[in-house]
Amino acid sequence: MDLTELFTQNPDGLKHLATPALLQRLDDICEGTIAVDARARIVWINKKYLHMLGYSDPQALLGHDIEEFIPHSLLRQVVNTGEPILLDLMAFGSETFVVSRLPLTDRAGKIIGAVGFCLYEKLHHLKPLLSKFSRLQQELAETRRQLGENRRPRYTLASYVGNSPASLEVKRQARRAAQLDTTVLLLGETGTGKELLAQAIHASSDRASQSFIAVNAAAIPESLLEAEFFGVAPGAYTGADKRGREGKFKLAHGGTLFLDEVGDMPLQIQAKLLRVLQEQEIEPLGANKVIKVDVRIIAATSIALQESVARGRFRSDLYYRLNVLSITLPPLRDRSSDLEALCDSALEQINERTGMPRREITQSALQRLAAYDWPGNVRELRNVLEKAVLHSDSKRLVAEDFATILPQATTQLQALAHAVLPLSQAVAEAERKAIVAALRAAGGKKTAAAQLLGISRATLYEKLAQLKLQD
Ligand SMILES: Nc1ncnc2c1ncn2[C@@H]1O[C@H](COP(=O)(O)OP(=O)(O)OP(=O)(O)O)[C@@H](O)[C@H]1O
Repeated sequence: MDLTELFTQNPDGLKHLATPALLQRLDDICEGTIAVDARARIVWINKKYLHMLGYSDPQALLGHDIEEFIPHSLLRQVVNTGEPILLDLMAFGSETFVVSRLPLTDRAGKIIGAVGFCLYEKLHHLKPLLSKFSRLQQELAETRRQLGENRRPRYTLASYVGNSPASLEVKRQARRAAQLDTTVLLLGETGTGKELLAQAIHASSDRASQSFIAVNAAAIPESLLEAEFFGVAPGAYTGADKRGREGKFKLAHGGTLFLDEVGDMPLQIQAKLLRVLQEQEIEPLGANKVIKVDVRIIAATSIALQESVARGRFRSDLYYRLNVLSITLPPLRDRSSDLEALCDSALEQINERTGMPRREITQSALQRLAAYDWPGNVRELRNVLEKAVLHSDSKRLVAEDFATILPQATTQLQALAHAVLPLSQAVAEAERKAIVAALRAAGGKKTAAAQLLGISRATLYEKLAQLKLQD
């Protein structure tokens, strides 16, 4: 009988003819076939699947819940909903399989189980897609790992170098702050190690295994600060932010949020921040709902907050909320006995980073450095040392190596000798001098320095980064 004859006599004949052929074919091409009953317990498994799962006797699996052996299986969902999942990708170890899942029904149409087929080897035309999928998954896992690493603090309390009485006191207070879960306020001029200490407190606290997230209120334009802090709900904006964005508070959930330059925060954001601190919840832009967050705040500022409060630039209620436990970091000029240890550790790091020979610092150089007043504190010291290393070939750095590098050491004659410079270099040098002078005049306070220079805080930050006055 040929097919035309079969269909003419019995239109349902195709089903009867095709079903066994289809099942036989599926069994041949499938890497694995598995069936479950109405309670998603394994009732049958073919040899290939058994082998893939590392078993030789099906009895070990039969009657057990499917998830005991295939944790991400969706067969229970198929049984519960009666809906097939015709095409899906399932990761299995380092391989990815194409999976089809079908419900099984009795004659009355009642769901009595489900069957799943895994296809891999025979699907040559899908191979490029599958390898791309596996590669993207690996990349995602690697990116997540790196992101986690970036959110881990780089510093511990041992990173805060210095054994002067002032430094020992800072470390004692930081150790105490790490044991308590309260808000901490770090006060000190620029470059005195506030961020380093914030990371070190986090790393020694019970939150150490969670994220440390830093936000610099002065470096972010006012219009973006709110989104940066509290996030944006999906669909709140069109364009780049259409999919929504997590705010720093959410990212720091369970961990620590470091609010750098908190004194530069606009009043409107101060009010919102105060609410978050009081309620421990945030409202992403456009979300119309609040999310609970558990975040420890470490705030830092290089400006005199009390003065800002008096001038009405900083909310007093927020100031009291932040100022639960404050630590004042001493400027470098007040702890010159730490200079040697700071130079040693910085030179060690320069050597590691650049691969250049390790330099030593001599007593004459230390005396020269101690005479300078370091408006940029340890950050400036590190930059000065790096320049000295680049300019000198000798193994030991002496006072003269700093003569042209330290601003005060530039005599008029030396200045004339250096007067003819390419214009871009001369402009950069003039900018650098103006900025260093402004920072010194403002006692290291960036907002005040920016005002003196007649530029915005954001521009000052850009220039500091360009001129490598900041790391
Ligand atoms: N006591 C210290 N020991 C070792 N390194 C230090 C110390 N203090 C600061 N540094 C280094 O100086 C640089 C500036 O430190 P940090 O960024 O923590 O300062 P900051 O007070 O937060 O500055 P800013 O107010 O400008 O943000 C960093 O490279 C940091 O590692």
